[in-house]
Amino acid sequence: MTTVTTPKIKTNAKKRYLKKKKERRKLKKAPASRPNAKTGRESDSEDADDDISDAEEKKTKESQPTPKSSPKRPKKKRADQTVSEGLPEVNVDEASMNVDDPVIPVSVGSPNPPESSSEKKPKPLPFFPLPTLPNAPSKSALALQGLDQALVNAQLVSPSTTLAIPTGQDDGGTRLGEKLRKRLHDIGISELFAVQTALLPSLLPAAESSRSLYLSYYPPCDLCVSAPTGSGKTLAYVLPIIETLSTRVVTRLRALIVLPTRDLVSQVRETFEALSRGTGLKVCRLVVNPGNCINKEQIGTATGHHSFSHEQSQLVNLTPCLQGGSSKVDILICTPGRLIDHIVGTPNFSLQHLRFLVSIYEADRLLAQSFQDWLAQVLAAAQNPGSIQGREQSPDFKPPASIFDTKPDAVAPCMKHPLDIPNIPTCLTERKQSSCQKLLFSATLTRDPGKIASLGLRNPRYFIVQGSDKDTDPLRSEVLDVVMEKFSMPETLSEHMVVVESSKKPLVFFYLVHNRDVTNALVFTKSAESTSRLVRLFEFFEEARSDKGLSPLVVRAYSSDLPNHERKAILEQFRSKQIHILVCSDLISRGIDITHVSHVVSYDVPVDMRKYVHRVGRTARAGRAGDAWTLVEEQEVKRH
Ligand SMILES: Nc1ncnc2c1ncn2[C@@H]1O[C@H](COP(=O)(O)OP(=O)(O)OP(=O)(O)O)[C@@H](O)[C@H]1O
Repeated sequence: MTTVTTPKIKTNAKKRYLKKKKERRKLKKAPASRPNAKTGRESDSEDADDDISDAEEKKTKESQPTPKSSPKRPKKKRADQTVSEGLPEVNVDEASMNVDDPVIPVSVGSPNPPESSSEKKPKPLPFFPLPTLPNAPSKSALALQGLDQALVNAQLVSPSTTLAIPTGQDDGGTRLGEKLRKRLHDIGISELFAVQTALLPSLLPAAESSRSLYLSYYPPCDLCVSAPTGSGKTLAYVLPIIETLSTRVVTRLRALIVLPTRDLVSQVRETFEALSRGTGLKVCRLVVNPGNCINKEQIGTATGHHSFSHEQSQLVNLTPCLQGGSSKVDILICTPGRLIDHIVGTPNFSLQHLRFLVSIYEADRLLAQSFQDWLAQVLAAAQNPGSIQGREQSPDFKPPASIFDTKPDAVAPCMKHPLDIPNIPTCLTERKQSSCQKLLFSATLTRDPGKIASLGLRNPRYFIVQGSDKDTDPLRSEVLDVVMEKFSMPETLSEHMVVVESSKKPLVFFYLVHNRDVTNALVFTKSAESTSRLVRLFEFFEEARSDKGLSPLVVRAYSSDLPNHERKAILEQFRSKQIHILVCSDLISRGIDITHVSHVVSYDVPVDMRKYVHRVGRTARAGRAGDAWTLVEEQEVKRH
């Protein structure tokens, strides 16, 4: 019978054979040890060797694939003994070469005892195809994955788009009333910028019914707008709000503008003041300085400047508890923290009549700041309390108890339950939705799907004002730029970078100011401490110059260390050009609009691209030219 053994098995057999041979030689030399009477074995030591051989053999067998139909093997120990006793002294090589030798297959207990020549070949292992790497998707395809389809289909707007504002009866496509257009001309605005041209038709539909203050059955869609700094985003929401609200009869809180800083609140309030004058809004006292009637428009600001009780009395009638709440203002411009205070703690303060919720400018920053989960609280307060109770909210979210206290108003249909039993749903209540339209503006719009989802946008539409020369790109590169956070800069901005040794930064800055005419400048540092140090150093330099008869430049620090009134005064002096250089931290890097700023210097590099975009955006606004200088330390260059 021919058998086939694996080379490894042969080697083991060889080893055992050699061992036995050696022992036999020993026995020949020394007197033979008596075999065990009972077992017939030669000695204990031989037994031990046999055990080792068995263990080796067992290992070998385990490493071999055992076929399913493997026949029962003979008992190995006995077979081994038989083999070792009966083996002639032959050359090992001969034994291993002679496949006909019956000894070897028996001794190793071959795992595949062959039965016929056709079964000699081992069963082939199943074949699996080699793994291959799929082609990597392109960067753009990856960037667009999982995005809101509305963002992918964003409306692209060329920055060069403008629309003339006529003064006659014909609105020229602006959708603005005659009075408002006249008011715009009065303040020197004769055409709409790109972002305004794109947004006004969406926010002021031609059909009068779509401009209604209550659209519970056909609620308006929300808008997200990405446009460069200084491109006129403020007017893009101020104009439609004034135009829409000017039709209202009863004063209710209908527009809420949430801003990250007090300075921005003041700035936006001024824009509302300037444009709402003469539009027929009801006469009311403005909340700026207590007891001081500045104008007669109904615009409130809640920023924490005044005592809380003072703000409350300016915003609402505190008693008695009124159906639908109460409001002395139509438009509220505020910071998030103070807003939550009023939602929670001011009786009769209600958002159920809200028509516009604007989270402007720094939507990304506002969303980044938790502010007691302000957005969720505001959205909850603008909805029917019944619908909030029934809905699944995040486990951390607790709607303010006050919104359940406020009684719904018959003129806010989404709030009013026809049966006056809020917990019993009816088909009528299900269909009605809040009329609040959310408007989100930023130069650095977030692409974070989680953050966008947290806004609870309703059928959102995106507008992107960016790079007109890319219109023909099939990949919609403007959308990609937003998605991949490649922010667009104003076209009139010139950017410069100076690489310096850190010890020479003050000198280089001093050189720029006097040799590159860097005045009317905002200089950004990394901290309040760094701000005051640079100002002191600069004043020291200027003193030295004045000793030589040269008129010194006025440099001031603007930081969070200063009290509010001082900050306001400094900003006013800078606006009126009494201060030539304002050194500040990132406190005023966002949204502040000072027309004569011709230079922005990043004395310390900003920590991220968003900060850079907002910093340099303080110049080159509204089509004016501007320069941005960034001083980069040598080690910072290496790092990037
Ligand atoms: N249609 C217009 N015609 C002339 N000037 C305009 C027009 N629209 C806006 N401006 C002016 O452009 C400047 C910048 O406007 P705005 O502050 O709204 O920009 P922005 O896009 O909000 O900038 P940022 O993102 O930095 O806040 C302001 O001084 C504003 O008065």
